[in-house]
Amino acid sequence: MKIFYDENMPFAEEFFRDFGELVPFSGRSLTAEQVKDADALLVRSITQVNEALLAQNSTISFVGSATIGTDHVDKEYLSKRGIRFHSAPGCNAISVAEYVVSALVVLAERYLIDLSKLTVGIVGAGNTGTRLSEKLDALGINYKLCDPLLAEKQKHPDSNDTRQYVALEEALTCDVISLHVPKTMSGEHATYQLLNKANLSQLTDKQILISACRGEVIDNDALLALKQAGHGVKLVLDVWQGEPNVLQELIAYTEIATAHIAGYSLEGKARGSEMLYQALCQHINCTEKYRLSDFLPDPSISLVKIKQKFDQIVLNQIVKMVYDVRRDDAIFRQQLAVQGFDSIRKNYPVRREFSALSVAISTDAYSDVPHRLGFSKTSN
Ligand SMILES: NC(=O)C1=CN([C@@H]2O[C@H](COP(=O)(O)OP(=O)(O)OC[C@H]3O[C@@H](n4cnc5c(N)ncnc54)[C@H](O)[C@@H]3O)[C@@H](O)[C@H]2O)C=CC1
Ligand SMILES: O=C(O)C(=O)[C@H](O)COP(=O)(O)O
Repeated sequence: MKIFYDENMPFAEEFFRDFGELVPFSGRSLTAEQVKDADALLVRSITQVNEALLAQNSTISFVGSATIGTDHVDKEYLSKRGIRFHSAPGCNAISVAEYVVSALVVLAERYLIDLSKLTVGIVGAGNTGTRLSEKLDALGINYKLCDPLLAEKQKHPDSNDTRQYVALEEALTCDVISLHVPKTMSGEHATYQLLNKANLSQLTDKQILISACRGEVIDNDALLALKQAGHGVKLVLDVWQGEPNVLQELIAYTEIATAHIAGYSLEGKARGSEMLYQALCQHINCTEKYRLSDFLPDPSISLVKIKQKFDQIVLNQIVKMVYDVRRDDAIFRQQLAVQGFDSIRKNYPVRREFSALSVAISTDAYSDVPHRLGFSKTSN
């Protein structure tokens, strides 16, 4: 079997080595000519998978995307051709939720915000929105969920979803707004420019707007015009309209700006590889031999002990010990013009999830917050 895989898929060689010939490719420049004899194609989000890419290929039976988002894949075309498609739902949802937590911790320190007094509007309550809500629960931070599609499904008599949903307008009044919707171009709840001149101009400088879903969900030109006119919403932007071509003037108006790396924990990216491995095993009816834990390296710091009462200062310390989003912000600001958007992403330094760090807590200062937030427990 000839498998083409994106060179940015961690552990692809390890997972797929028993399947036959493995051919790595660069995601943005893959051509129809290159993949004309592929049996399986494993991509990430920067490869457009469509008729133009696959029309010359008569051998392909499987396409996988090691990502949550699938807006780069023409699923209708694959289905018409009888090509099986798998993505990796939820693979890096924890990573994105931890990006948001790190951003909140950083901004809380910068503006002396008491996190427990905030309400977060989570727009899109799927895998990522839910992981974020669990972390906010752990931190005692209030939130409101906005997801009209889930709200509609909830009306079905078989639904066991008991969550409460609010309208977008209400979510947009929260202290923090965090966007976790897919990019959709049509339908009643299309997310293309869900945040536009009209609703962006209602936001105030007391609010924080976080976008780590898809750039096209916010009208970047409208946002820039508002910022230039002195509108103050605080911005945390991981994704940009028209990537890899970023509206560079907008960067100066952000609190935190990064190169679409919210989902780039090693675990998150590698879980995508593992999920495609499992799907391909099922597709060709073979037994799985490998698990992600076979390949993940030890983290650089594996254990900390908390000896004082757990509070926002200690939270700040342990979150930043694993992931300080200011590092990625600095790389983005300094390197975008030097190496470019794709290269920053390709050379992303290893980042681990909270679970890679075991947190011991002395008995007299015991708190369950770190473990509920995702840090591992230790028997020490
Ligand atoms: N920045 C990054 O590195 C990453 C970005 N993403 C993006 O985040 C998106 C969301 O990820 P997941 O939560 O895991 O996907 P998901 O598919 O589990 O959940 C998305 C939710 O959004 C809801 N939704 C759709 N249209 C909506 C609307 N108009 N208003 C409110 N809710 C709406 C859906 O009903 C669904 O519940 C992905 O589609 C992907 O584009 C995902 C991973 C990493
Ligand atoms: O999973 C998704 O959806 C994402 O947005 C990924 O983090 C995108 O990463 P690449 O596929 O562009 O490496």
